[in-house]
Amino acid sequence: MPEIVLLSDPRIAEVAVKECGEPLVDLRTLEAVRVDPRLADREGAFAHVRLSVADRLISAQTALPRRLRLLVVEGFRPAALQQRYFAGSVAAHRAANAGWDEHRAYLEASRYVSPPEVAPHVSGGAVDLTLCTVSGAELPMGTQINATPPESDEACYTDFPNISAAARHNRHILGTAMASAGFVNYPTEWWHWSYGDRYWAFITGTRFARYGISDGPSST
Ligand SMILES: C[C@@H](N)C(=O)N[C@H](C)C(=O)O
Ligand SMILES: [Zn+2]
Repeated sequence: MPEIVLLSDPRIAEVAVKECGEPLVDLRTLEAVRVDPRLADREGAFAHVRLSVADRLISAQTALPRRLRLLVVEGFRPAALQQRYFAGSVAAHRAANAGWDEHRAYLEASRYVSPPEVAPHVSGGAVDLTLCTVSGAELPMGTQINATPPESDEACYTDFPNISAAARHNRHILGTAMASAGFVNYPTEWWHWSYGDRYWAFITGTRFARYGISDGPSST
């Protein structure tokens, strides 16, 4: 597998942000993209992404075979929720690994959830998504969306070799469509793609990230 740059890598936090001020848009208002309600919150924040991210999702959908649809599970995530996810993951790693110090637990947690200070979902630039058929059946992808590295024996890593041929093929279809629309993948999660955030800027060699922390849909 190629080198994995984690979101906890200090080089990600060093990327400067030039906030472009793009609004968040509700993906549920778009014909082209399907939104799954499993992580829905009362305000519908989960279904929002920045305008250029929505445009790029439409491009990615267009690049897919006609029988397939993108199925978005989570876009924007409030900063307080990101804090809770990350702190919970660090605590779980420390509880399961008595010898680990805070730094080791911080690094391992960042394989699954981003440190809040660089979090892609909090910027409105990230989406967690999978593929489904026109009639709504989800395709096999090798793990459930949001499976952690320990619970999936690292099969959640995008390039993990020991998954079925069908899952490998489906990951390839998803990856090709998303990359063609300008997204970058977090290599420990086949379902996580982003555009315009710090991680995207670092991976693409773009000098500035376009999106800093967003206050959420109610403020746009
Ligand atoms: C928690 C998981 N679904 C996720 O979103 N992970 C990425 C790395 C994140 O927190 O941005
Ligand atoms: Zn994600």
